[in-house]
Amino acid sequence: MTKDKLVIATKNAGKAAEFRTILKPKGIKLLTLADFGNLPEIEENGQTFLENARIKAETIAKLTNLSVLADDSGLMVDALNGEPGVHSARYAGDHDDVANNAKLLANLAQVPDEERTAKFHTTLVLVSPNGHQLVSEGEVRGKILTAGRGENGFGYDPLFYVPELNRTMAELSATEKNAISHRGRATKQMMTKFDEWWANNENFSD
Ligand SMILES: O=P(O)(O)OP(=O)(O)OP(=O)(O)OC[C@H]1O[C@@H](n2cnc3c(O)ncnc32)[C@H](O)[C@@H]1O
Ligand SMILES: [Mg+2]
Repeated sequence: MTKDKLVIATKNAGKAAEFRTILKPKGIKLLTLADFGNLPEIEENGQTFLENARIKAETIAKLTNLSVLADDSGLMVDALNGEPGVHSARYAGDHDDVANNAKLLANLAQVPDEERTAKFHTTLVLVSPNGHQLVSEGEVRGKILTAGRGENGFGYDPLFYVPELNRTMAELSATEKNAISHRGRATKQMMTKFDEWWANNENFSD
């Protein structure tokens, strides 16, 4: 691998922006799928976050011959037995945040405040062109409100209340969200693993 160039295998502009902020101090040149012309649609048909992150990372590594970081993430609501989980992006059918949030609220309509606990989860997979892989995970716990609050972030952020900060994810600045989020935590863990790897190996791709 080139230590200085990394493809983030995402089409989600919100995720891409978060990775750019989190990884900025590393000084790595980041590319996303938007930087490549005609990549095929990737079918995320895994049963787990890990399977889906692997599918995305391996597919893009093969196509680009570059090192690739893929993120598969989602919202797991306790009262819904962990749903929408791996189906978070297309919970209401299409990849539509407004419709997904509306469906979530409808499914929780009868659920009292104290039972509206949930967590965000991220699994990250980093692959080098020759197939070396590192995996990391991150989570953050919170509660699902009965109406959205805040304009920042993306996806389910307006409905996800973080008790410690007394704000929703969408009411946090990018820096505040990254400091406590599933994605921020998973990325920090990944960078630690990567630095250990780098210290013990001449080259990620060797
Ligand atoms: O697969 P890529 O191209 O990376 O983009 P995606 O949006 O499809 O991403 P996922 O397949 O990982 O689906 C995760 C969904 O979970 C939700 N989600 C993940 N992280 C989130 C976050 O930080 N804030 C709010 N919602 C989030 C959101 O609805 C995402 O679309
Ligand atoms: Mg996806």
